[in-house]
Amino acid sequence: MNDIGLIGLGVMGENLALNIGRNNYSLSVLNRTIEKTKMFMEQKVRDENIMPFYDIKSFVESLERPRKIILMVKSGEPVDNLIHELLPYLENGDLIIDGGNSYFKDTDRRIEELKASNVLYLGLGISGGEYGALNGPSLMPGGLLETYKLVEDILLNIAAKVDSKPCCTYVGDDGAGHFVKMIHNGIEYGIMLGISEAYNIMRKGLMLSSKEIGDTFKKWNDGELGSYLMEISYKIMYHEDENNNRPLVDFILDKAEQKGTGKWTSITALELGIPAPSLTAAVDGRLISHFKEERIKLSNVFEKKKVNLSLDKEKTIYDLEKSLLFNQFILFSQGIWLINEASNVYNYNIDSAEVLRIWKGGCIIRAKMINFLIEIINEDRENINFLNNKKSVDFLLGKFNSTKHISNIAKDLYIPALIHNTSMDYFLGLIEENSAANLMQAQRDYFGAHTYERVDSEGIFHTEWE
Ligand SMILES: NC(=O)C1=CN([C@@H]2O[C@H](COP(=O)(O)OP(=O)(O)OC[C@H]3O[C@@H](n4cnc5c(N)ncnc54)[C@H](OP(=O)(O)O)[C@@H]3O)[C@@H](O)[C@H]2O)C=CC1
Ligand SMILES: O=C(CO)[C@H](O)[C@H](O)COP(=O)(O)O
Repeated sequence: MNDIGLIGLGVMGENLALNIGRNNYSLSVLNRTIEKTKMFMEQKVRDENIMPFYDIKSFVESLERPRKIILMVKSGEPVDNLIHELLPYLENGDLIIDGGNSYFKDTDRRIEELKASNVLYLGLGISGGEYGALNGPSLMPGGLLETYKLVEDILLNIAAKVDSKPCCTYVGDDGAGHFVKMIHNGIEYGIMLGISEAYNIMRKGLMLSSKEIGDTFKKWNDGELGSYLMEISYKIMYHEDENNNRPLVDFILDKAEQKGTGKWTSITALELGIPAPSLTAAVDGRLISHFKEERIKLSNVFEKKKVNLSLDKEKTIYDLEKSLLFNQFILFSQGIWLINEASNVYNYNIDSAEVLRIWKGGCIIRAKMINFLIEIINEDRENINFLNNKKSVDFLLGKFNSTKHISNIAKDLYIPALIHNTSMDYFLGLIEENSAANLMQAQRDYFGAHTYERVDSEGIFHTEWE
């Protein structure tokens, strides 16, 4: 009998299976396409105690009770179909763990639906890509605490370690794990767009080569901006196309794809009524990039009046670094605010400092800045928006002029800086004592008798404006 089963031998599944095997657990594996299972066994499995199966019944029967089955398949319908296929063979107390990027509301629903069959369910957010899955990912499990306890030792063993602590923690009830993974991906989209905007300014404004941009990214990665995404960005800049020995990045079509987690983050922010414009801008940035044909047409229609830009290279690079720190800070603050709000609204009981701790290693958004963020959160555990803190405001103000400079350069170059501009406006919005929303309230009252409040007396008012 094997300790655990895993279904779905794609990029993540096969690496996670090897990781589990290398941690001395015995494992049964199954994949829809049989050929893939055979190739995995022949080409990847060495000394690990991994057994292949080709039908659900014998796969389930090979597992120690209570059975623990990890699904590592495409999110959405495939997960529901697999649960449906597994159910006839499962017994009271068996456990399904969904390790894919499932929508947290689907996880809430599945946990509820499976109660009728006494089958347990854990929504497990996993981050780290294929390297992380193999060598130690960041793990975000959510569901009943008792359910988590059944697999805690396996998860702690396979997770990445930072300061000898596993990057895995019980996140909270129901779909809390998948909620947190969704927010992780929203932040991921934002950091990626920010770095891409810096790249654009360096190549189009400073006329730097990919190698020079790589050198700059590498330098930043050694400093305050150190992060996994910065690290892979400099490595990408150095990577040459084997066909022509030129930077491969120059030959990659500029249309960004997405699988949906960033979009869900924005939708959720709107549903919760929490502002997260930078996270949404990151999705919009990808969407705009997708309209390549329109962009080509429009780029010839509008005259881009040349501004004589004589950029100070050193100063611009300095400002770019500061502006990326500004953006990254804002992105994390919007994500954590959403996590804190969801924790209250959905009763997930999430500890956001602990979430940040498990994002310190293994995951795609690991960044040096996270230690500082944890420090700020720990100053006031009741504060759901950590931007509302003197250290945060001081940090952002210290980078504001640099961000403004970068935003202006982008406009002079006629190139977008969506994340830079949005993050700056978000910050300006939050530090503005008297906003212009008084006019909007008056407009609403004018056309729809929606009423308004006054600054000089209590109560609800309406005016006959005509
Ligand atoms: N790639 C990444 O960096 C990360 C991915 N994830 C998430 O992990 C999950 C797996 O991703 P990844 O390994 O990259 O995906 P892949 O595309 O590499 O593999 C997809 C897997 O899902 C299986 N599958 C797809 N549709 C069905 C179906 N209808 N029934 C049964 N099996 C099906 C495939 O089987 P078959 O071989 O038969 O096609 C394959 O095993 C996804 O939810 C993804 O979002 C999470 C973190 C990081
Ligand atoms: O979860 C991930 C990383 O954390 C996956 O790589 C995911 O596919 C990334 O999202 P997208 O495909 O939308 O860029």
